[in-house]
Amino acid sequence: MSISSQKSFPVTWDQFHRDSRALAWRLTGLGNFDAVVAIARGGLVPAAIVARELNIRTVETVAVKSYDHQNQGGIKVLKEVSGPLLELARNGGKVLIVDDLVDTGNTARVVRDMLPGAHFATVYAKPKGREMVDTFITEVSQDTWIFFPWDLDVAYVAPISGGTD
Ligand SMILES: O=P(O)(O)OC[C@H]1O[C@H](OP(=O)(O)OP(=O)(O)O)[C@H](O)[C@@H]1O
Ligand code: HPA
Ligand SMILES: [Mg+2]
Repeated sequence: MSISSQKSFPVTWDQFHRDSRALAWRLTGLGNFDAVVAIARGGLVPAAIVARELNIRTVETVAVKSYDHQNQGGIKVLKEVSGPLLELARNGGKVLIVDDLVDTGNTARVVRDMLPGAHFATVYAKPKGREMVDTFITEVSQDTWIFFPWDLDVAYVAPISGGTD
């Protein structure tokens, strides 16, 4: 997805908390997870909320960068999953991967390859990447850009009529 996205889907902190909790509820049917892996940076916030709700105390990170502002570049893995976490997964530990959203699915594909048996969950999903995710809460169209609360500020907006008063 690029800057040509036509629709915008701004998400408030309240809504994000609610949607992340809904994700946690949906995951409760899957039994206990031994660890959560957050895909930094966007996955850090939902991973913290899900870990709190599901009482998962082992929280790991993998850092993947795919976008500069709204422009997709090549995928860069900036920090790999730690050795002990890979060991846990190899020994049959139940691992949950959390990200804020899946768009093209490229990030999800790279992280799934690192942890093939893990459950992959996101709060939001776009159609192109949906098949890469095991559990998500809300789907938005491919031409929508989701604006997360940590990227937003309260600002003046012109009236719909276009006037200034
Ligand atoms: O499905 P994809 O097309 O790969 O896009 C989804 C990924 O893009 C965003 O991360 P980004 O690379 O912008 O880094 P960030 O999490 O640090 O914001 C988002 O947080 C997902 O991780
Ligand atoms: N919003 C924020 N970050 C993203 C998106 C989006 O719609 N797609 C890929 N990274
Ligand atoms: Mg990300």
